[in-house]
Amino acid sequence: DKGSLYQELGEYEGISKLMETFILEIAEDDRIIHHFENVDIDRFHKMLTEHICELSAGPCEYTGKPMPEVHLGMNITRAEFNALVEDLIQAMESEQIPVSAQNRLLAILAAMHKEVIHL
Ligand code: HEM
Repeated sequence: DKGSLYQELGEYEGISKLMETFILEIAEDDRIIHHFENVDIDRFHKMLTEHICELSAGPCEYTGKPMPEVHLGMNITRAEFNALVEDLIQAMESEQIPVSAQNRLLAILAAMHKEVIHL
């Protein structure tokens, strides 16, 4: 698949909607919701959207904190990481993101696991 991942995710508007659906999935996930109790959801949504926009080679610059710094002290387990990935897959299915694009995004995020797990 040679299409731009950013295009396949529906550009900024599509990514913003996808992140909204993703956050609703997280909110219903008892395996990880405890990590998000004191989070500013509006900021979280904006930062996730910028981050995925930049990672998918869209015209955005992520303005949030570096990944290891954000997740430091959360002691996120591999199981919790996998739970979050499942929630993202569910959100991508709901938003009808093509499977090829799903897999490209998941590959990018999987490669970042050392920046968020067991910190
Ligand atoms: C590759 C995987 C992940 C990526 C790319 C990612 C990305 C991000 C981004 C971009 C932010 C916003 C940072 C900011 O506000 O400056 C964030 C915040 C956060 N992430 Fe992750 N994350 C990942 C995995 C996880 C996992 C597995 C958990 C927990 C199960 C988690 C929990 C959180 C929490 C609780 C915040 C909010 C921190 C705060 O506002 O104080 N993240 N993440």
